[in-house]
This record gives sequence, C-alpha cells and structure tokens, in this order.
Amino acid sequence: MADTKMASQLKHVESTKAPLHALASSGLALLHEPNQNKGTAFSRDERQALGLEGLLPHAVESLDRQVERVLSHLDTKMDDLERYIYLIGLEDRNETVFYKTIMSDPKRFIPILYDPTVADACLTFGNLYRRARGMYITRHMKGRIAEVLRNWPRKDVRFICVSTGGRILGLGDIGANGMGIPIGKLQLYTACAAVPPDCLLPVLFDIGTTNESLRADPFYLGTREPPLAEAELDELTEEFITAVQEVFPDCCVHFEDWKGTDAIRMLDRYRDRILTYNDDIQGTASVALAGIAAAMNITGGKLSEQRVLFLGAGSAGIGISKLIAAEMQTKGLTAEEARARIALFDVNGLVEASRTDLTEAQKLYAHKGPPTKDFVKFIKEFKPTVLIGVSTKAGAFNQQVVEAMSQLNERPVIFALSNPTTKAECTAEQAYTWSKGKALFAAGVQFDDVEFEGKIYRPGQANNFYIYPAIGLATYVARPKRLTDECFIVAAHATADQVGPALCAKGMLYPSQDQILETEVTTATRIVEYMFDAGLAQVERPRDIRAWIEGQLYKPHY
Ligand SMILES: NC(=O)C1=CN([C@@H]2O[C@H](COP(=O)(O)OP(=O)(O)OC[C@H]3O[C@@H](n4cnc5c(N)ncnc54)[C@H](OP(=O)(O)O)[C@@H]3O)[C@@H](O)[C@H]2O)C=CC1
Ligand SMILES: CC(=O)C(=O)O
Ligand SMILES: [Mg+2]
Repeated sequence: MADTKMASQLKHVESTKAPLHALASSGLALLHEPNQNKGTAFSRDERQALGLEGLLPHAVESLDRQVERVLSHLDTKMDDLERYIYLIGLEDRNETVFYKTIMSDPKRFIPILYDPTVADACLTFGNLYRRARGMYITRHMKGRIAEVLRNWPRKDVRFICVSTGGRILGLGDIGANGMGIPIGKLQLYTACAAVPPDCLLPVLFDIGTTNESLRADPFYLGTREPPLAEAELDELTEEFITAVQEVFPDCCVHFEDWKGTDAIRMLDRYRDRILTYNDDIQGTASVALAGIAAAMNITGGKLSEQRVLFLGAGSAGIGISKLIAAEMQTKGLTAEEARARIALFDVNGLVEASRTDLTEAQKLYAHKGPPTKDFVKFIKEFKPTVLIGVSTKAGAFNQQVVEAMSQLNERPVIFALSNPTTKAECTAEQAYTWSKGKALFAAGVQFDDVEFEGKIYRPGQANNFYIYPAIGLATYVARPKRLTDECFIVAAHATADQVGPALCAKGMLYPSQDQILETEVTTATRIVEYMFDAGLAQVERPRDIRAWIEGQLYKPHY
C-alpha cells in the first residue's frame, strides 16, 4: 500500500525540482522550505501528492506570474531599504522566485541587495532582524566549533563567506550587524555567476566589537564584549578553519570585511594551506586592475608606465598595490622598479621609510622621499597617472586634488572606491566637473550618468562584484587546490577585455551590468582555463570549457 502510494506520488511530482524522495517535507512544512517551495506554482497533481490541497489558493500560477507579483510589490515600497527587507523575506519564502526576480534585472537589483543599500541594512541589522540565515560563531563555542558547524543542514558546502564585522564597507566596526555582508556577497555568487545557492554558507565570526554604542543597543544581536585580542582571535580562527576542513572538506573560505590588519594576516596565514581568498584584498585588486587595463585601452598607455597613488593603505590599498606591482613585473619591471611606481597615503600621511608605524605589508611600498601630509603637494611631485581612494574618507578627492591630477594628465584615472556612497572620495559629478570631462572615473558604487557641457559621462563601478562571483564559479566547477594571485590577474584581464570599443568610446571602464551573468561566465571560463593550465584544477579537463561551465549553472526555474 505504502509502495503504491509512493509510486503514484513519484508520478505526480515528476516536474518538481527535486525527486520526491529528496524532498524533506510535504504539506505545510514544504511551503516553509524556501529552496523547495513553489507556492502557487505547485500543480494540481503536486498539491494532491504532497498534501498541499487546501493549503494554497485555487489558482496555479507560472513562475513568471509570481515574479510579476513581486515586481508589483516592490513598486509600492518607499525606498531601497524597504525593497531589501521585502526581498530578504521573499528569499525566506521562495528561493526560486527570489533568484528569478534578481537575475531578471541584475542592474536594478544589485544596488538593492548589495552596495550601497546593504550598508543601511547592516547599520540597522538588529532592528531589521526577522529570521535566521547563515551561522554565527562566537568565542563561547571554542573547542566545539566543528560540532556547531554540523548543525548546518547541508553537507556539500562549497563556499563560506566569513566576516568578523570588524570593517564593514567604510562603516568601521559594526560587529554582528555585519552579517548583512556575507549574506549579500553570497547572494551575488548566484545572482551574478549562477553558483547554486544550496552550496553557500554565510558566517558571522562574532568576536565582539569595539563599537560601544552598538554594545549598548538593546536590539544588538552579537556578543556584547570588546573584540578578542589578536592571539585569541588567531587561535579561534585556527579552530574555525580546521573545523571547516573537517565538516565541509570541499569548502572555499572567502574572507570578507575583517579589520584590515586581521585580513592581511589571515590571508598570509592560510593562502598556501587551504582553498581560500580575501575579497577585499584580492577581489578588489583584480577589479581595480581591470579598470586600469580598460583605461589603458582608452588612453593607449601602458600599465607598466603608470604611476599609481593611493589614499588609504589598508587591506584594499595593499592588495591593489601588490597586484599592480605583480602585473608590472610581467611587463619587464623589477619588483623594486614596480613598487617605486606606487605610493600610498594613510591617516598619518605618506607611507615612507622613516615611519615607525608601518606594517610589514606597507613597508614594501614605503616611499623613499621625506615625510609629508600634504596630499596635493605630493601629487605634484610624484606625478601619478592613476589615483585610487580606499580610505573611507568622503570628499578627500576635493577640487584641488582633481585639478592637480588633471593638470598632470590628459586623461587622469580617478577611482573613488570607498563604500558606501557616503564614503566615496569624490562623486562622479565632482570628478567630471573638476577635471572638465577629462577624468576616467569609477567608484565603488554606481553613480548616475553626468552631463557636463552638453556631453554625457558614464561612471564605472569599480566594485569587486565583477570578480569574486566569477572566481566562485570557476572554483565551483574546477575545484582548484588553491586560489593564487594569478587567478585574480586573469580575472582582471578577462573583465577588461569585455569592455568593447562601444563602451570604451563612452569612457566606460567595466562591462555593462545588464549582462552580468554572461560577463562573469566569460571571466570564469578564462579563470578555469588558467586553473587547468597551471595544474590547479582537480577535475578532468573538459573539451569545451565554456559549455561544461554553462551546464553547471544554477537556473531559477521549477
Ligand atoms: N570598491 C570595492 O570593490 C571595494 C572598496 N573597498 C572600500 O575601501 C575602503 C577601505 O577598505 P580597506 O582597505 O579594506 O580598509 P582598511 O581599514 O584596511 O584601510 C583603510 C585605510 O584608509 C586609511 N585612512 C582612514 N582614514 C583616512 C583619512 N582620513 N585619510 C587618509 N587615509 C585614511 C587607513 O589609515 P590608518 O590605518 O592609518 O587608519 C587605512 O590605511 C572601504 O571604504 C571599503 O568599503 C574595499 C574593498 C572593495
Ligand atoms: C565592496 C567591498 O567589498 C567593500 O567595500 O568592502
Ligand atoms: Mg568587502
């Protein structure tokens, strides 16, 4: 009897995403499983077989009709934070409708789920909180982290995005409120590169926070303690990494938005030991290199001849410096010659050799000249062709700075990478106006087009989301042993190569976001080719890499 019933159920649910035996739930419980729920799209047969009769309204709808309803709901929302809250709720109810919606119009939805709206969502995370998503690891789990990770219901976790919340965008230390970032970063693995969502796990590594006002906030959801001291943090991270290896052996650990010095130390410690990368260091470096390479296609300049000045010498500044220097060395410069073409400023002025507060990573780029805090004067002396802001200091690229760059260069490359919008070193309008339309400009967020003296200028968005989802997709399919800096250099060139002549003519430095999936699959294909060539991939090389990747893409349908 039971067998006959099961056979008839199987017949009825042929069209469901997972075969019946794989469905964890039926009845009401199934409607509360976001990765299996089809809501009003369950067919009559499915409703009968799965105990759903009477639990849904009569109509049987298509996925497209469900998306239409979502879009109409979004139209009634007052602002993007409300849309963000609604979309996260949708993901909690029906993952397929969520991704179908996002992937139908990535250009519209990236700024809602991610930068800049995610900044507001993080700042108010404790107030907005509705439902658990991802995992929280605290110091109180010390000695039991592997056991805790086993509470995650899925076993084939392929990516963990982990943040301490110690430096969320340019917002500083916001502790457990930073969970919005691992969630948003991983959503873009799927939305931009079709990495299956089932294999993604956001983790907030709750080590405490320096943020006293948050610790006093009644709605704060993290541990209300100051952060762990460095040695304790290292010990807890070591246990976490070991536990991840044990519980999810095929998992890549993506570090995101840790305090700058912690970020650099962890990458140095783990990059040769496990499958890992730091997006703020390596992903950001790659997207900056892509933008510079695209700018060179416009100006006709050579990357090895550029002089690059940074405002900000933290994880992003050091990461970009390292990748640019590596790229310059492939063009024949020695390491010393390459580094001499790079200079960095931080809170204390020029990073130069007499300073006693420099980290080992900063010392490599210490300028030989005398100390100075005068940024504009230094621009005139150093004569940069490329200016990159990764300082979190809004407005630091003032009129004097932009004018100094424009006097030195026919087409100054100016990147205001600090996030979110309120932290950008200058706006697109300022860059184009003060440079009189000469600047090749990009920012961490997408600024609107600017009209200056009758001409329309299209700012680029130099954000690591052009890179890390493609790195994720390449890693998902090729299962490399390690992620090397070369993977990020390949990703940078693959991205720049997709800025065709039409986009170049408009001064655009990055591919259009309308076609982000196509772009990232192309980038991933190049990365995977490199992984096979370099002996990093651990699967058999297919004859047609692109087709093989396309066959593994997540598609939001029932
Ligand atoms: N567009 C993108 O894709 C990405 C953008 N970013 C953005 O870059 C910014 C920095 O990130 P990250 O490097 O990881 O952060 P870090 O905290 O590691 O580094 C920040 C750096 O900026 C310096 N700084 C702070 N205030 C000033 C100031 N007033 N003048 C000059 N320098 C200053 C700091 O100096 P000190 O250490 O002395 O305080 C430090 O060197 C953030 O806003 C982040 O959102 C980061 C990654 C990707
Ligand atoms: C984009 C990003 O990773 C950051 O601002 O930290
Ligand atoms: Mg980041």
